[in-house]
Amino acid sequence: MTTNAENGFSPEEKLRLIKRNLQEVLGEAELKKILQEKDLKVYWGTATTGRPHIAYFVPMAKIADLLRADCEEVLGEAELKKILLEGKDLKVTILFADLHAYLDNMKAPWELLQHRATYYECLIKAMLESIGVPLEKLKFVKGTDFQLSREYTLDVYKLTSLVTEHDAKKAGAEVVKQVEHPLLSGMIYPLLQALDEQHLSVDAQFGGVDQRKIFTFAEKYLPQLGYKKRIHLMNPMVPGLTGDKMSSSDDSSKIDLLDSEAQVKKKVKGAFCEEGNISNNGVLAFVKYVILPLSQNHEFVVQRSDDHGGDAVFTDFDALEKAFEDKLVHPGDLKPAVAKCLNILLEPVRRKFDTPEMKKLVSQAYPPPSKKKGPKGGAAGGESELSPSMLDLRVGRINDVKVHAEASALYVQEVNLGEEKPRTVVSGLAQVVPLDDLKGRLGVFLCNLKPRTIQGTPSQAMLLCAAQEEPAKFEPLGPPEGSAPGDRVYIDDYAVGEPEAELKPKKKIWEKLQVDLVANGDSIVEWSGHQMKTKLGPVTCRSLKNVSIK
Ligand SMILES: N[C@@H](Cc1ccc(O)cc1)C(=O)O
Repeated sequence: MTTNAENGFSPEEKLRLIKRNLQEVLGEAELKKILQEKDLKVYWGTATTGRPHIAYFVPMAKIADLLRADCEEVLGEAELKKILLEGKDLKVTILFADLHAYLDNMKAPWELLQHRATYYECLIKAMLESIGVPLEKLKFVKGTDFQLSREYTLDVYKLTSLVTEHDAKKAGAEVVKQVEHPLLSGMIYPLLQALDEQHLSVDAQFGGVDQRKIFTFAEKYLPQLGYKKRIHLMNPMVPGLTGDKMSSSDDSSKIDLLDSEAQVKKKVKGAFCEEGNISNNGVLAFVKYVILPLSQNHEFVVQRSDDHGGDAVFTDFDALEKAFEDKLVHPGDLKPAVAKCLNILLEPVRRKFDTPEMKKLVSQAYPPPSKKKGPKGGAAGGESELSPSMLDLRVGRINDVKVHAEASALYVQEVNLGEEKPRTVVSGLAQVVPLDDLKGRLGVFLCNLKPRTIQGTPSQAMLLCAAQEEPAKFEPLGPPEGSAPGDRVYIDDYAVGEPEAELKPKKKIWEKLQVDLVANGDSIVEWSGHQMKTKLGPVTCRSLKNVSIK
């Protein structure tokens, strides 16, 4: 086996490439051993659920590293053809986990599954091409292509007799959507992901650190079936352009891979990126995890006019980060530079999808809400008419609280909701929440209920509380620190469009949505497993866990 000059990496160099920018490696000793002997066989899986967005460039950049470390033996064309025909010996596999998309609370409904898998495949291939990864060096597999075989199925049953309910739940806790009435499918999900390692014949699985519990689960259980424990490579969770985990979909920040050049510019411009502040900075993170690793000449250029110091060229991230922290690089210069690189990456993807067939595929995989009526507002991505985006939820400051003159169970509050005038809000909390707990504090208010008159006093919004039944306990929801009156509160993945002007009482929209609102086991508020948040982070309650929201 020959290696060419460019790619003849030593095992140490391969290790460095494989590990760069990773947060954690489980099984490093084994990894080193394998690299001494052969190439690493590794896979990355993605569940074909919602529309992938630009954060997917982060694992893509890693896949490029893995391929480069794959030693790229010089193959004769005949040899290459043979390998391609047999579909084996390719070292890096991408799995489109369609079955997983279904098992995870039907994030992808059954009838859309095939379209979603095709959409992911086209999109991810376009991304890889855009970053210069030769597709013929990768193997692409769809979950249902091998997970329904007799052998695989038997392994699933065997695992169900080994794995405790506790371990299955724990493994999926950060990946599978957490809902009030968890389904069996969510427990099987980690079992299948573990078995994929065996049935894809890999040495290692790569994923974000959010997969860690599934990875350690696989390490524990595969040996119990007599299979080898695999190596696990983990990317950090990269902050999104609004400053939190990038799986979010605050519509103003999430950049779809098919967004126009102008949209990309605008969204990057609106990104959270304060001068001198390097923490949670999604713009800097994008340079670190995507732009620099992918740059041909290992350069990132911040173009500036001469009176702003002229162009600044960075070849390593630490130098850029330091310059930003020392305020030598201004967000006003950094953002356009990142938007420009991003648009270069996205241009080929947009072009590929700019055909009638591709447009059809997009609308089949993600049918617009009007075309498809869901049974109820449970499915992801606006597939049904009822959506939490209809709620006008906002942060409000309770300027003043009094007990209602005629009803001792009621408080009358004056609330600043970032509008010209404060609103009056009547709530039945007088006997359950001390007055001083409310005065001056920030809360989350539903602002588009039809105003009602309660005991002669008009109420113009509703304060949301976590509510425990036995013993009865109420805690007003708390927006993240640093919030201000008027800040928009939304449900993650549902921050699309404008809320309804007024919720028609007959339609019972709030009542129907409220059923799925809970404070979860970490006191974080969720609707059907999607966090309630503001641009600054999740909404929480002080201490109640696993209770409903009223
Ligand atoms: N759990 C992965 C998807 C996945 C599914 C199956 C696998 O074998 C690997 C990965 C995710 O969160 O997207």
